[in-house]
Amino acid sequence: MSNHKGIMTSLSSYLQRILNLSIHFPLMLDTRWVQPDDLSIPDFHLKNWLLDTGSLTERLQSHCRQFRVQLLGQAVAPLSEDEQCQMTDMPCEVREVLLCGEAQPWVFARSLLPVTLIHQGMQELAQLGEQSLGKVLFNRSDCVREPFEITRIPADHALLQTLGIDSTHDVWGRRSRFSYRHWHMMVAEIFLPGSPAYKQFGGAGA
Ligand SMILES: C=C(O[C@@H]1C=C(C(=O)O)C=C[C@H]1O)C(=O)O
Repeated sequence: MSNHKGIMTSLSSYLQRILNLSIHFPLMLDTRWVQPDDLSIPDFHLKNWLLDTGSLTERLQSHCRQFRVQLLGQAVAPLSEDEQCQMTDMPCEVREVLLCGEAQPWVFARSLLPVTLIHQGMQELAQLGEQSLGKVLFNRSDCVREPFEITRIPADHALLQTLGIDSTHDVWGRRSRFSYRHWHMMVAEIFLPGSPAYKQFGGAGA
């Protein structure tokens, strides 16, 4: 009986996820970003994931057999005030994806890509689809990552609710800009509860 209930709960959260996802793009990311030293990160393992400057796509791939970039949407969309400031008021395409391991959403990523960069600098960004943005950025020696900011997101935050994800703990995220010629791209990544970044909570493949 309890197994039946468990299956129904998973099914309902799965359905909620696909239904919501097709409706909600962009999801936005209403949270406060700070310097890494301004928040105390609860354990070393999580800190290592948050501040790792290498490709997150590659690191996640090494923790699962089946990896997928699930595209939620990519289109010109309004930015928050803080994001506009970060992107020096350039019109941007917003790209939102879920990075999934073994069909479970591990990371929600929201990237801001200046429209003029897509049209004049890196045309391949227009056709990314479900290919990883990280693969493009890390394959180029002329893309330089700037320092991270981090964020702590309460377990009942609207982002998790919209994604249909129940969490027993707060989740963490990071963002950094990549500079390329005179452009900047912003990549923000939120580690979802099942992600291997949460070893102490039994995150996947931790
Ligand atoms: C920056 C990276 O790219 C990842 C892939 C993304 C995408 O395809 O949209 C978005 C953010 C990242 O999580 C990375 O792999 O480190």
